[in-house]
Amino acid sequence: MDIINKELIITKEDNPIYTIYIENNYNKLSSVIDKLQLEHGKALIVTDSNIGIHYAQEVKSIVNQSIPFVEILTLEPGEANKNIETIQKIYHTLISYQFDRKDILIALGGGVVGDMTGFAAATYLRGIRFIQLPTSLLAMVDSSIGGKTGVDYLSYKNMVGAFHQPSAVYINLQVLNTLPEREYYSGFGEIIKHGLIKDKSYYRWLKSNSSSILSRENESLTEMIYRSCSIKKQVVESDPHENGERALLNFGHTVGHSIEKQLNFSYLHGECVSLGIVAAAQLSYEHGNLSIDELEDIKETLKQFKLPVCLSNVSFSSKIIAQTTRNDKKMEAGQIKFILLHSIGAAYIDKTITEQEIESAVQLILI
Ligand SMILES: NC(=O)c1ccc[n+]([C@@H]2O[C@H](COP(=O)([O-])OP(=O)(O)OC[C@H]3O[C@@H](n4cnc5c(N)ncnc54)[C@H](O)[C@@H]3O)[C@@H](O)[C@H]2O)c1
Ligand SMILES: O=C(O)C(=O)C[C@@H](O)[C@H](O)[C@H](O)COP(=O)(O)O
Ligand SMILES: [Zn+2]
Repeated sequence: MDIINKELIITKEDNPIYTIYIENNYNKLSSVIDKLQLEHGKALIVTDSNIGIHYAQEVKSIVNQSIPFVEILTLEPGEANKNIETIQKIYHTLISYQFDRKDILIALGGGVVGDMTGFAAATYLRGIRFIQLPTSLLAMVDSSIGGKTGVDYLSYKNMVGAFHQPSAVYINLQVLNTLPEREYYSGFGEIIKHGLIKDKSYYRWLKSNSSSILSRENESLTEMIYRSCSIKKQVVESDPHENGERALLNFGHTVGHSIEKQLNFSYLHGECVSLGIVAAAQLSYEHGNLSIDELEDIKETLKQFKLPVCLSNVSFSSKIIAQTTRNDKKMEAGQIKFILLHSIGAAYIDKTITEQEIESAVQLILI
């Protein structure tokens, strides 16, 4: 695939809302910020300590070419810090620097930093603008796009949040050089999900290019990120507030989020999505759509990309996982909305799956 244009424009009713830039450095960032016409505005770069140490100063000096006042707020890393207390720290910083509605937040980080910075931007002064500079693979292909922002609450995933679209998404592929292996693999939970729900040829392409992708070769990475972003773009444009089709992006998440909570976030988001995909694929097979060969193929592909397909020696039961799926956000009139596959590349919303059926599917992944 020859990718001539490495920009994707997210639209609403055919009007451009924001651009996703796929680059190999931050050289164009200043001109992207200039387009936002901040004039005498201020910028706060929100990052975490793992990322800030590598990139915060470089980003600050580039943003400074467009905006005279730029500060950095460095958060503790990890899902355990994705909570209201951290949002308060962001509010306090904004208040202390007297940020107003013309000013801007810049999320420099993975999905945790992006979701929280976006939520602070959605709520501070009833909404200010923000930019996403995703630094993890998962954030590049998924969390930086589409405007879902928020925090965990009482360890329930993303229980409090808002839809708030970024003003730009700027991906610099070079920052993946410092991303730890396990975090890199976690991104494939969402990437394989994209192929499974929408695009069989992309799924096949991922499988046949796994070695260059796993060794982070630039050409394969560029194509993969472009194709995943294109799938996410198409879904969020058609249904920005998850009234219908956007729910397909939740494939693997209903069980995945319950596992994430039960494991107290010791497994990464993409790893839990992988386990959730196995359970959802099993249910898709039992409901007569997905073939046994496809079910086995999905498990093999997840393993090929170093993701877990089962869990051993856990202290919780499949029953508790099935029960806690009811606390996620996918309920409608007391019935869970479960995402299943007709076949690889074709997902649908099923409202008939029972708690007992979920429990049995989860039982198969707890060994
Ligand atoms: N809003 C959405 O649509 C959406 C979609 C998918 C996931 N999410 C959320 O995203 C979060 C997961 O995101 P994640 O996987 O990016 O996790 P993360 O933000 O915790 O980042 C992963 C880890 O890698 C480190 N890191 C990130 N980039 C780095 C780099 N370039 N170099 C060195 N270290 C780096 C981080 O400090 C962190 O320790 C979850 O909270 C999930 O719920 C949101
Ligand atoms: O953008 C979406 O829509 C998604 O569902 C993407 C998911 O990968 C992401 O993890 C999302 O946060 C899960 O949905 P949620 O509504 O349960 O938070
Ligand atoms: Zn996800």
